[in-house]
Amino acid sequence: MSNSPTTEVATAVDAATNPSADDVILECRNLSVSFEMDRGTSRVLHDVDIDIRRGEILGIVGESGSGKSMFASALLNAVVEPGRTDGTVTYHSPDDESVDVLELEKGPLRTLRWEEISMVFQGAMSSFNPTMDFREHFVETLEAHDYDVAAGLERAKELLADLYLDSDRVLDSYPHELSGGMKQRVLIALSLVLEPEVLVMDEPTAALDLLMQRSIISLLSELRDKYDLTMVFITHDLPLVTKLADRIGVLYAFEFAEVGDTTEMVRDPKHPYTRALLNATPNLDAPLSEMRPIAGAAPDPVAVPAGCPYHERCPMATPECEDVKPPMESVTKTHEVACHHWLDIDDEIPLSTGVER
Ligand SMILES: Nc1ncnc2c1ncn2[C@@H]1O[C@H](COP(=O)(O)OP(=O)(O)OP(=O)(O)O)[C@@H](O)[C@H]1O
Repeated sequence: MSNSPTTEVATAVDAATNPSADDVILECRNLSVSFEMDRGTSRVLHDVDIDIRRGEILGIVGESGSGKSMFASALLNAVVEPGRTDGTVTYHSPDDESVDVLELEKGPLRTLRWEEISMVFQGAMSSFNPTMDFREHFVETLEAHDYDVAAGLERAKELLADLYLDSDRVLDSYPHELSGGMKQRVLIALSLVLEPEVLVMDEPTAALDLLMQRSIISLLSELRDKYDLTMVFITHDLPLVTKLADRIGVLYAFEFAEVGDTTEMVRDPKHPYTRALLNATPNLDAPLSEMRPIAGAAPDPVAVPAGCPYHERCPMATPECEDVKPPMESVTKTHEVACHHWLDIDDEIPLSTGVER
């Protein structure tokens, strides 16, 4: 008997979600975040399964309020009280130790957060202390983690130079003396000074102009290659992330709607929401401001629709979509989608022509 499409899908999904352990650096299973509110339970991340591969740049895209920051916080067990994080996040260190990030006590968690998985939070640039020069910021971080300060400062200088900054001048400067783009680069250097394996960035370029955004994107790519880093880059700017990421995950209503290699996601997305995002983009080189809004509103985390969470906005929705939640299915070995109708999408929602892909 030949393989039924369902069997093929199941086999390919296994291959996509279970690569050999040494390829995977962070493994998320049923990762959920919820808040108890007066009007009910707010589920702001819902049963997310994803493997982050060693050395990759994973872009996470989604509209405002889709759960991107919650995903970043959950990865580092940093969800604020009274949020509740469930599921597992397993970190596989280079020396083959596995750590359950959500079970770590305060001390080891703090160590993991800077020394293994570092994070540049949204708006973190404003957290520089205005009364301290940047050298003091680096020294403070190195001392807090018992690192050799002299060696750490040498590494800081190298990182600043990698980011095309004049290291000595920058170390002697105060936050108000640098432009936004320069401060963002210092922040990236600071987050890498303790030699982490993974860098998680939440909207790191949102406050910068287009030229500076593009320049930081190409610097990040160079840093990944030089230091063998794994990066998670979170943004609502789909055109921007296509320039950087190896793989893109599209979050819709607090879970992944589609995950795949960037080329496949751009040339042949299979989820109606990803298609809507791409069709709303006049050109992948255009600034985000030129993107048209997508009709309809993002779901309320207290009342996510049953079935497919996108069905209320989806032009392809059928009664099945209202009742049955679509499972993640494999499109190729490097591309998965959660949609009942992905096989029909090429006819139903063609990609806009004229966009350079
Ligand atoms: N402390 C909190 N208590 C309750 N709900 C929260 C809290 N923080 C965030 N949320 C809710 O969680 C949901 C997901 O928020 P999140 O910040 O992850 O979205 P996002 O995709 O990062 O959006 P943006 O691009 O606007 O930053 C939103 O509905 C938000 O209102």
